[in-house]
Amino acid sequence: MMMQWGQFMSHDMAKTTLQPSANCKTCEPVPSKCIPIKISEKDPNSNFKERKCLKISRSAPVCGTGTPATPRQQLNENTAYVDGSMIYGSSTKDLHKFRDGRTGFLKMDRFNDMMVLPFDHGKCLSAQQCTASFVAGDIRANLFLGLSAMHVLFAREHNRIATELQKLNPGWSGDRLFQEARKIVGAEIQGVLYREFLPKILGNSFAEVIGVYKGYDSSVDATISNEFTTAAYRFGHGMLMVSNITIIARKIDISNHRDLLYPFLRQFF
Ligand code: HEM
Ligand SMILES: [Ca+2]
Repeated sequence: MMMQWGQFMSHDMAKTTLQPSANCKTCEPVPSKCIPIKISEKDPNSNFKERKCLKISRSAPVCGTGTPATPRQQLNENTAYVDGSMIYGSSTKDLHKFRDGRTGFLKMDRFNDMMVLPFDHGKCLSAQQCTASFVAGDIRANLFLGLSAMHVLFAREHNRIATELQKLNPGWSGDRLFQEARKIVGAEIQGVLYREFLPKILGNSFAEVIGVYKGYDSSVDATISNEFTTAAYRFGHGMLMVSNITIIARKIDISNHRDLLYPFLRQFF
């Protein structure tokens, strides 16, 4: 669950614009696009025996950067604030994809009598050619089963809160209901992040690096640093368990694999 919350949070804070990895076919660097990492013949990792390099595609540059006078910078497609943007999207232009018309509710589909995120019908051309893929505020919602579960959980939570608020405030417009419910969901996410996740991750240093909340400080630069997304916060990849990696690598339907299902369920429930 620590891993899963960490990934969910990374998708609230950042989505660096990528360049297509198909551009990087060889172990030779391609200026501005590919920056392969050479693998030494002496590398003890047996997975690297047959490989000469790791093919790395560079993040897309922000226009006008990458000159001697202006160092290259990356673009964050998501809002860096912890505001639930992986649920609601990072732009008002996209909101109609997730919000149910002008109501206070998020769009959801019914599947096997359960409310789940809306399915992306573009990925389901026929019963034979169908990839179940959810529509969410962050496109990576389908990257991993546990992550999709977090998205479903919080979309349901939004609609639960909106239902309660509607009962208490029958006069509220759809806009008011939506924004008030969103504000509460954002606060819940911040609460879990700062009261539960970060104290566990930072241990004794929590008090020093985060400390007691003293109110909003508009002078703090809330943008995400390249060092944080590219390196520091990817520490979470080391939290993946073997059973997670097997599910991802083999694209397995775990309901038919008890050996994978039980470790998976133990982690999440
Ligand atoms: C099922 C688990 C996970 C999978 C399959 C996964 C996969 C990926 C992939 C494919 C990328 C893009 C790689 C690239 O740009 O080269 C990525 C980026 C990243 N991941 Fe994960 N990840 C997982 C869990 C986590 C966790 C637990 C954390 C942190 C606690 C994390 C933090 C990040 C960060 C910060 C980035 C860079 C995001 C950006 O700049 O857009 N990931 N991950
Ligand atoms: Ca955000």
